[in-house]
Amino acid sequence: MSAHHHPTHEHDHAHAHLARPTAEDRGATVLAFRDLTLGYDRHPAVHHLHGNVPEGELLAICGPNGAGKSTLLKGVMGAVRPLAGGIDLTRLPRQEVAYLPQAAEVDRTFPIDVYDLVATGLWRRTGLFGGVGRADRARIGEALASVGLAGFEGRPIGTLSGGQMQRALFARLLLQDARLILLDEPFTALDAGTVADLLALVRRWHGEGRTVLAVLHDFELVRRHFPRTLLLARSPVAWGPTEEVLVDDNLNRARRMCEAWDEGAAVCAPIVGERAA
Ligand SMILES: Nc1ncnc2c1ncn2[C@@H]1O[C@H](COP(=O)(O)OP(=O)(O)OP(=O)(O)O)[C@@H](O)[C@H]1O
Repeated sequence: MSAHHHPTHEHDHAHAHLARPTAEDRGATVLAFRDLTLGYDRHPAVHHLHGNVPEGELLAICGPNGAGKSTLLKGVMGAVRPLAGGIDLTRLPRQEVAYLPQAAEVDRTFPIDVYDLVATGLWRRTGLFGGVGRADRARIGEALASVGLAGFEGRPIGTLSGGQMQRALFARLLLQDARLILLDEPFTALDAGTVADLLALVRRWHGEGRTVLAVLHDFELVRRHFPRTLLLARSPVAWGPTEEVLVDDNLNRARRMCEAWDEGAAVCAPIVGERAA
C-alpha cells in the first residue's frame, strides 16, 4: 500500500483557512512550558520543563521508558493538569490540537467501523450530532485513500492489523486538520512501508506549517527526519537541534537520571536559577 496525496484538491482548499497558519504565524510561539511539573497523585512525572515551541516546529520527544514523554503530550492535550508551573497554548484554541495516543491505549474492541472512526475526526467542525454532509463524505474517502485504506470503510476496527489501524488513525488526524499535532510513538511496531507512508504524512503536515510533536524511540529516524529534539528524563536533559541533542553524553545522562529517579518524590518548589529558556 502507498499513500496518495491530493494536496491541491478543492476540499483541502475549503478548509485551508481554518487551520493552516499564515506566513506571519510561522515561528511565533504556539506552545510554551513554564517551569512545568506534571504528575499523578502529587507524584511528578515531568519536572521543571521550560521552553517555547514555535509554530511550524517538527519536534521529536525522546527519552528512556518512564521519562514522562506520554505524560507531557497528555499535559498539552489538557488530560493531565500541571502540579506546578504551566502550559500556554497561547494562540491556539483546544480544537486546534490533535492527539494520537499510543497504540496500546486505543480500545480496538470498540464496535465501530473504519468509516465511523475516521469520521470522528470531523467532530470539532460538525459537532457530535451535526451530521456528515456530502462534502464531508468526500473528505473521509480522500483521507482513507491518502493512507491506503480505500475500500476499508465497512471494516470493524477490531479486524484491522496493527498497521492498518494506525493508518486509520492517521486518516482521522487528516480530517481533524489541526494546527498542533501530538503523536505518541506513531511508528512503533510498524513495517518499513507503513512507516514510510505515515512519515510522508507527517512531513506533509510540516510542509503545511503545522506544528508536530512526536514521541519517538528510533533515533535513526529522528536524526533523519526531525530537525529538533527534546530529550526528556523526567527533567529536560537537552532541547535543540537533533544532531546536538542526540549525542552519547546526553543519552547516558538521560539514562542515569531516569534510573536515579525517586518514584515517591513529592512536588518541590521551583529551583531558583534553573529557569533557563
Ligand atoms: N495514569 C497514571 N497514574 C499514575 N502514574 C502514571 C500514570 N501514567 C504514567 N504514570 C507514571 O508516570 C511516569 C512517566 O510515564 P510516561 O508514560 O509519561 O513515560 P514515557 O516516557 O512515555 O514512557 P514509555 O517510553 O515507557 O512509554 C512513569 O513513572 C509512570 O509510571
